[in-house]
Amino acid sequence: MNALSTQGAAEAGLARIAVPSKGRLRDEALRLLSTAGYRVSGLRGAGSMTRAGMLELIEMRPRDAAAALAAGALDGAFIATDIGMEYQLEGFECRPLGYSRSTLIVASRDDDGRTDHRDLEGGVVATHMPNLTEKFFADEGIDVRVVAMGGSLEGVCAAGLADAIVDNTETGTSLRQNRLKVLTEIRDCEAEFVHTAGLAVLEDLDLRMEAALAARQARYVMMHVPKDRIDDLVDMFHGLESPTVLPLAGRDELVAVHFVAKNEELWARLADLRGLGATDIVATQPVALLD
Ligand SMILES: Nc1ncnc2c1ncn2[C@@H]1O[C@H](COP(=O)(O)OP(=O)(O)OP(=O)(O)O)[C@@H](O)[C@H]1O
Ligand SMILES: O=P(O)(O)OC[C@H]1O[C@H](OP(=O)(O)OP(=O)(O)O)[C@H](O)[C@@H]1O
Repeated sequence: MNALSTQGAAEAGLARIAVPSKGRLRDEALRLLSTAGYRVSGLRGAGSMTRAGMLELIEMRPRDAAAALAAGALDGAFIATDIGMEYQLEGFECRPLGYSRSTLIVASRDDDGRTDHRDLEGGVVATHMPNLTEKFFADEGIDVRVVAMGGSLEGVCAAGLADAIVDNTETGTSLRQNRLKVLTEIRDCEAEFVHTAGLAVLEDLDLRMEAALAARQARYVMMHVPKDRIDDLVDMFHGLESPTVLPLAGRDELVAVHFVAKNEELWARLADLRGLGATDIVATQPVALLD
């Protein structure tokens, strides 16, 4: 089998998937795969491989995974928006995963008098993501010199090594601590599962992850409600049209009602449910939810 080919795996009906070997993308990716019914306990750190159902899971740095996916050596990878941009994976299927949210920004020293990224004309920009940075400034028609750096970026402006950085920010703490200001936001980023189209195994994985992600926001709710208040209950929850209504042994005036609600909506309505006369309220988190 060609090393840069997924053909052998494909012939066996397998899909080759990269999972992060380290960093902030790793734990949630493994948790999601596990929730979706794949056994990930065989993963032992960078370079290890394990079979999970019809997936061949390979632990890699996310940016190496993106490069391998771009080269056709993988079928899918857990990466993030900025990594996908850096390795030009726009043509691949992409499922946003809703964690590791950050914003990719251009920042410079807060005392340099610049107010906008256009003020960087002729300047030097340091970044972990040289390709997307080159593309961003070229698209904006701004001539800058991009310097690729591997380590922490925040100190490079104060040290006079660059006029600005392109980096991710979440809370803004690193920017404040290093007396940097945001000149512009390039893109909101989050973890993503990026993959080739047309493989049944991957469509199944994608469907499972959709169900697992939707279930995290949902609660399966059971309660006893006076029979004559069911219409009020339906009005209380957005999109609740036909709850399951079950008789209760020996109770003519009460019924059991089961339905799925958004987690935050359930908590917001809890006092109203009590006001309605609901009792024996139980809420559980489903593992999967598909409309
Ligand atoms: N402070 C942050 N909060 C939330 N998400 C972030 C933050 N910083 C970066 N990210 C996102 O998490 C992704 C992975 O970050 P991580 O720190 O694990 O990798 P890295 O240090 O860039 O990787 P490597 O060390 O392999 O180069 C980034 O590509 C970005 O999308
Ligand atoms: O806005 P904040 O919440 O402060 O987060 C931003 C910091 O987080 C990331 O670094 P990371 O924590 O990955 O460390 P690194 O600098 O070693 O990459 C990013 O590169 C910033 O340095």
